[in-house]
Amino acid sequence: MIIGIFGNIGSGKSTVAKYIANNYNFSYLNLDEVAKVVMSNNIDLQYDLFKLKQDGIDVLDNNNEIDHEKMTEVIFTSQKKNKKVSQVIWKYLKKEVNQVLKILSEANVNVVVEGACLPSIGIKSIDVQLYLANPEIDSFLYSNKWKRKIAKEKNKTLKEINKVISIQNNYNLHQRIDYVLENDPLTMNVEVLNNKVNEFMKLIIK
Ligand SMILES: CC(C)(COP(=O)(O)OP(=O)(O)OC[C@H]1O[C@@H](n2cnc3c(N)ncnc32)[C@H](O)[C@@H]1O)[C@@H](O)C(=O)NCCC(=O)NCCS
Ligand SMILES: Nc1ncnc2c1ncn2[C@@H]1O[C@H](COP(=O)(O)OP(=O)(O)OP(=O)(O)O)[C@@H](O)[C@H]1O
Repeated sequence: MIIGIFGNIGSGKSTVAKYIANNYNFSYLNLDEVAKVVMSNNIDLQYDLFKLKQDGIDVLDNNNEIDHEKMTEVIFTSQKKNKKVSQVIWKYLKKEVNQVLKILSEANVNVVVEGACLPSIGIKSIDVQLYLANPEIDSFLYSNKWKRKIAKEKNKTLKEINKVISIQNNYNLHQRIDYVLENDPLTMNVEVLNNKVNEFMKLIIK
């Protein structure tokens, strides 16, 4: 079985996915981590990113390697530029994830895969897609208390966090959701969250 978890930055995806991996014998796959590997050694991806310079999007350094600072600036500030760069990266990310999932499923290994943009990457083999809803993060009506904590943890500004949330909200509109797990960190501690995960797992594992 493959469980996919998506939700905005800092919504609690890793917390939930690691709990499932550790308590239900699932392998854990984090799209941010896979993306790092894909971006670190792929000449075709580098060339595709180089071509984006024609559109005024520059994420490469003088050696045409990915420049983390430039990438952060593009991903966290502009919806339009984010989309162009993401589409290029996600093509390669999808290929890699599909390969890994194929090998694991052939070996009968259960997998929990998580990523903020998981549904947009288009991985068809996911059996159950869970949306992690975190009102402190998803909605702009709430206080900035939690977002400030996440910003600090990730060494980002509150402005960058807000921008990436609005970009991710756009990506995640109208995506397939099989189950919504609400995680409000100001009213629920991790133990309460884990109990909700147990309820979800009871439903999907027969
Ligand atoms: C923008 C980068 C340099 C920021 O790195 P950094 O270590 O500072 O932050 P981190 O990777 O933890 O990302 C922070 C949050 O932004 C999200 N995020 C990352 N890339 C994107 C993207 N293209 N679009 C929307 N959200 C994104 C992450 O999923 C996470 O929720 C890095 O995330 C990156 O290279 N992203 C491009 C690859 C990608 O699309 N990965 C996401 C797979 S879901
Ligand atoms: N219910 C909760 N109670 C207390 N802390 C929580 C709760 N849920 C998540 N957290 C904390 O919030 C932070 C963000 O959670 P986590 O890293 O799981 O989010 P994420 O969705 O994986 O983030 P990213 O998109 O950046 O990968 C972590 O410090 C985590 O321990």
